[in-house]
Amino acid sequence: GVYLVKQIFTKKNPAPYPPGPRGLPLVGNLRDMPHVKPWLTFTEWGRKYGDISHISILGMHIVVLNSVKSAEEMLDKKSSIYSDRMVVPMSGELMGYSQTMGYLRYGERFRLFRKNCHHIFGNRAALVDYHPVEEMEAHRFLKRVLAKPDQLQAHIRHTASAIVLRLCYGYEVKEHDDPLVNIVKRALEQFCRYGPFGEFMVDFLPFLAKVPEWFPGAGFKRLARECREITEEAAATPYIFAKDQIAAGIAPKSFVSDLFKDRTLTAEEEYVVKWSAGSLFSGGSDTTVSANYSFFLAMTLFPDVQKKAQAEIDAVVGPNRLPSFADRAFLPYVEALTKEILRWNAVVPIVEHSVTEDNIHDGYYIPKGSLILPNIWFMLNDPQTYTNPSEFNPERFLAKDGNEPEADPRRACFGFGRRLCPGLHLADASIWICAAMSLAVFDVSKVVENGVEITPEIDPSSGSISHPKPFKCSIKARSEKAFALIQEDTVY
Ligand code: HEM
Repeated sequence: GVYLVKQIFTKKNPAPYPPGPRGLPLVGNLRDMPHVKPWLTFTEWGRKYGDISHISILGMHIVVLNSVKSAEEMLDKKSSIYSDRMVVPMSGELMGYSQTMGYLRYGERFRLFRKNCHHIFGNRAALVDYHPVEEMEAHRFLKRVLAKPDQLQAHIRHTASAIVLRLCYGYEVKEHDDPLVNIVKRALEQFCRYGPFGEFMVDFLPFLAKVPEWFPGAGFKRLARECREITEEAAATPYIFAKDQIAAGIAPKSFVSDLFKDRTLTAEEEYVVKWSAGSLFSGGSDTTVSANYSFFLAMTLFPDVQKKAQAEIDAVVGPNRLPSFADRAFLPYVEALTKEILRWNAVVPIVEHSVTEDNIHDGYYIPKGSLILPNIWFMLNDPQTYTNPSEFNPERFLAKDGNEPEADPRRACFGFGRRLCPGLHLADASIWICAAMSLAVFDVSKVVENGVEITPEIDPSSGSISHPKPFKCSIKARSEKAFALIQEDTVY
């Protein structure tokens, strides 16, 4: 009887769902969904069920992709239907992040955001204008590290904020206690803490968003309002700064000043400029921090790699100046090292797309609204693509003894289709210049405490942006000449 009723009320699927762990009636795979380092569980599913696996939770379909090929076939080739994002009631709607590009639903406003970014930061050539800023900020970073080497992570963070604030708004940060750096920090902290889907019941029961703040149990509404004030402030304050500078005719070249060039914007255009700048600024603040920190981790752990890279820089650049972007094409080992940083530590291990139409993919039924989760971590650690994936080995990217170089990680680490990271060229440039300049003047090594050498642990954090576990290392100027180079006041 129950079977018959089920048959009558269940629409027949046009094809089977992709394979995956069996769920329970009603709640589905609620208990199978991993919360800590989900990429490891997803990797297991890949082993068991193949490149495309599926679970469902309370009627929501989730599809996990475990190969670059499956992600490209679905998210790149069918990008017109696989580029949406899921609505996240707490962090998106209530805390205000739905105004940023990462959360925007696929549609007209999204296309305008992307167009702006593409126009200003869309290719390596467009970024050439910003190279002097990148070089100047990387040099300031060296000075900070030399002065206080034990505060490496804080310097990396400060530098990343300085670069995005300068590039997006033409804003020069102060060395200490900069009000905008502080706002970025608060906005990022609240995002990391409350941002992920499912932290609050309202994510599963969206009607709760309408409950008034005074209602018993509605504390999340007050929290959301306070967070929203910070989100709005973080987008508005630097934007107003840039506008004032433009009005006064003293704005340097930046993302905002380029979009304002010789024209008055409509209210909608202003909204788009303000929030697309805010999106770049939030998307670019924490990600490169993780990548640059993992560069220092790798240099601490793998002294041979460091020595090879330094030898290349010494031979090509010499001891009398710092490396610059003009040297990039002549430093193949440092280039390979930059790729290995992006591969070895997956900064964004998993992303989330959503599909806007029912689709049959590879013989499987992918219903409209399904969440698609490409397991980028595994794509960068797949032993079929990368020999000994846990090893930090830039040489894998250099053609040697007739062997082809291994696949460029940038095919996977920046995401897919129409959602591909719009900051990828900027990220790539920031990582390269930080690595090249640091290698030129510093020796990074393990610290010795009470006669014992401390080997940092490799244990990246869980979360949507994964960071290396905080570690100690020793950073010293390589020579007196290097010391002097760092101290120099270069004009960029
Ligand atoms: C190592 C550095 C970085 C990595 C690994 C990275 C990776 C990613 C990934 C995987 C996505 C999601 C793509 C998808 O959904 O398929 C993304 C989106 C995004 N990234 Fe990055 N990113 C980095 C740096 C940056 C920088 C420097 C900026 C800004 C200047 C930036 C701005 C953004 C924005 C605005 C989005 C949302 C795009 C959208 O939803 O359409 N990212 N990034």
